[in-house]
Amino acid sequence: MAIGNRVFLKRELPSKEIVEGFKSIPAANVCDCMNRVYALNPEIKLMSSPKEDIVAGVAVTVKVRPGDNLMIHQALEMAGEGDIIIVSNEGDRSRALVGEIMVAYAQYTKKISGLVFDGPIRDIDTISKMEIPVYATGYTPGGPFKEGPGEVNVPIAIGGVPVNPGDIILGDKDGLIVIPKNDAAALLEDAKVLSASDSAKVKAAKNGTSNKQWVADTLKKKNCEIIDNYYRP
Ligand SMILES: O=C([O-])CC(=O)C(=O)O
Ligand SMILES: [Mg+2]
Repeated sequence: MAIGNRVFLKRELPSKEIVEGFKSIPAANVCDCMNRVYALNPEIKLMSSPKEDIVAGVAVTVKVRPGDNLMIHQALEMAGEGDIIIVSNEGDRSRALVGEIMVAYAQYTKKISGLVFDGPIRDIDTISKMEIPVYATGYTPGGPFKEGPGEVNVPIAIGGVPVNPGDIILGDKDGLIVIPKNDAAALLEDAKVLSASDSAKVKAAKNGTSNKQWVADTLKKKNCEIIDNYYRP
């Protein structure tokens, strides 16, 4: 049985226009349109220095044996421009999953759009200055094994969120969200509307025209007691 040790070469892909459409919308705005779920745990942080503020790409999913990068090497062979390799590592934090050699290969040889790791990386001095977006939980000199088993392009879990091959990964300095590919088209339209409304609220916050009536309304609805007195221990 090959479960746990197999590579699917094919993924169903979202349309390129939809992926492009997300590149102008902050991840927070899109996340709000998914009822504020589908954001990866903030332990997974931006480690490099991308030129663009927002990265969007299509998931090549990888499930590694904790601390082993054989299947990441395989995914690097399969991925290209527009793809984001996203790696589940069963919570291991003891070994770097990649370093500068692999990240340079991803950026320069394969032109991959991003790398996301549920675990540490190494050679951070170099990677922190590179343009390919790299997200990880931290760094350590401890290196990975290269033995397998593992899987490519199967459903994975990372940062508390499920990811299927072909889902859209959207990230910025805040972190990452996962956009289920079958919901992406409708979500993009909602996100454009929310993003415009968010920008209007920022403008109002700057020029003193914010409407905060909803705060009093919500407290009333929640039966919160408002006490015109001091708190006395
Ligand atoms: O040795 C490894 O597997 C990872 C590494 O440091 C590199 O890619 O530079
Ligand atoms: Mg290295």
